[in-house]
Amino acid sequence: MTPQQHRGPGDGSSGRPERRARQDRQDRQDRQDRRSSSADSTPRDAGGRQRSRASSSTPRRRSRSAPSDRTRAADPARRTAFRVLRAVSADDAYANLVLPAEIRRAKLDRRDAGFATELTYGALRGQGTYDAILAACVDRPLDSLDAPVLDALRLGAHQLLGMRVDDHAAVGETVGLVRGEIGAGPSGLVNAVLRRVGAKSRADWIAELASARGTSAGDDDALALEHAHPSWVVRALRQGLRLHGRGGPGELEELLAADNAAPEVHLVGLPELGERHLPAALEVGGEESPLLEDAVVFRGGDVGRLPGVREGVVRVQDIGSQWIARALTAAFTPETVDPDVAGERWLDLCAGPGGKAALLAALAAQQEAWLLANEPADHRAELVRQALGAVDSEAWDLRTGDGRTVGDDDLGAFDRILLDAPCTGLGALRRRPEARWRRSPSDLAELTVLQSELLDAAVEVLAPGGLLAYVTCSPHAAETVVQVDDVLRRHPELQLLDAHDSMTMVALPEGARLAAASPAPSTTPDGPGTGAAVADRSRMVQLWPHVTGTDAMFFALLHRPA
Ligand SMILES: C[S@@+](CC[C@H](N)C(=O)[O-])C[C@H]1O[C@@H](n2cnc3c(N)ncnc32)[C@H](O)[C@@H]1O
Repeated sequence: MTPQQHRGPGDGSSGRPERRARQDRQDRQDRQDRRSSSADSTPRDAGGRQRSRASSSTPRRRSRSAPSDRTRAADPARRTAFRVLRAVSADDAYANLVLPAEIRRAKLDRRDAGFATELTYGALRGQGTYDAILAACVDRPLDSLDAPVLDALRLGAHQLLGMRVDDHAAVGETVGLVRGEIGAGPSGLVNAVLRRVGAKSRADWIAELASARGTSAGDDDALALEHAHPSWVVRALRQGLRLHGRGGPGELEELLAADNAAPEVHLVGLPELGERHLPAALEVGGEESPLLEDAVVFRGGDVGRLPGVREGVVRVQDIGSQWIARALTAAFTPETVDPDVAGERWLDLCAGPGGKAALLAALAAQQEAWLLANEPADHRAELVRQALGAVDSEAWDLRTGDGRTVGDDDLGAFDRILLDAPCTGLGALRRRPEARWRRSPSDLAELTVLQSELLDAAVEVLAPGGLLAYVTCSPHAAETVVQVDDVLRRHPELQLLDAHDSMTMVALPEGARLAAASPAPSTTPDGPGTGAAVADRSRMVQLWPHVTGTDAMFFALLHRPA
């Protein structure tokens, strides 16, 4: 079935007995759904929902219409997408966690699952742009609409403007969804609004809104509208590119487009444990990464069925993360005579959920080093324990505590420390479709304080001669280069090494070419930190989705001379 043909059951032409039977089926399904959704209510359940008591005990909002008015069952793929959007807006859930659970619950086949995924992710990513268009089509403020109605409108808008669903199906099926899931009451409004939305193409809508807002082509607000990013994020990305000598004509647009594309699945084979399973992935649609050894770009089907995945020795991990973890363990210092890491003590200060810790622990086991993984959140510490489970337990230990107090525990000094700091995640917008609309510049204030406190704590336990990798999954200046400038000011004994060298050392030829081919960076700080002494930005690595196909990870390598 093509998206154009993707229609739900019920075309309104059937006779009464069949309608009655369909209604009964729908009521049974509703009762079943209510039972199963109340059975799994936890503060943030396995599906990623954060359930407040209020939301789990409040009966699902239904329209004032009689049940007999709700004659049309939504098609299962659209219903799945709608439920994920509801979980995201009502329960603060993460779509990437809820969607697979909802797909399983609805028993969608592969094609319907694909449709539900495209619809869910597209509607969530495009939310800011779709809301602007919807606001122009509704005769009252958008936030005065019931939240489920607004979610349904977003789904309809994405089908009309972002997918190849024909207008008739997009409007009809969304109205059917509203009748089935909310009730007949708002179906007239949804029908009328979506007809207005569908009267123009996406490009025409954007041109009209841009001209009403007085934006000019290429400025941050125009790009924000066109590429569905908040304006402050566009500004931060523009500045991030410039700080690393990038941002020539069209590059910001490339980056914004990459943020809106589904990321490829990357696999890592843990050293000594998982590498031997990688050929099996290559046989079923995987390709060896040209950037890094033992990394596979997987375009096949179900990752969970690949050999080694269930055992945790082949793991899904962005190549950027793999690359940085390997680079830290291979990095030299100016005084290093012997590159042997045997006997070294490594620390992963912010380890949850354990992706990099698993690779570090396997490398530690292979090279006779030892890793302490630290994570303050209990449930995330448990994930770290599971991630490390496949690796010889002699090679690692787990601390559950605040990274800022690691120096209080008399744990001794560490030779290599990974500080993969909590951050805005603006470098991983591809993975979390709703994240860009949840974050706000005010988050930066809290996060940057935490980042600098964690940096100080890491410096405190860094051994003489040791290396500290400061890493974020964000290219925001305040979380990256400004943090490095500040820590170097607070700890003048530290040196900033060129992180490209260690990235190049562990890379395959194409990776080495990309790592070495960073454009000349701007030397003047742009924005925060202006006027202060700044570290050499050319020594800091910034990966980009549109360049390396990885998350936009930042990596600076600090060294305490012996
Ligand atoms: C970016 S994530 C780390 C990702 C991880 N390195 C991986 O590859 O899977 C940041 C982590 O820092 C943790 N964190 C938050 N506050 C912390 C603190 N005060 N001390 C240490 N870790 C903290 C968060 O719980 C989160 O798990």
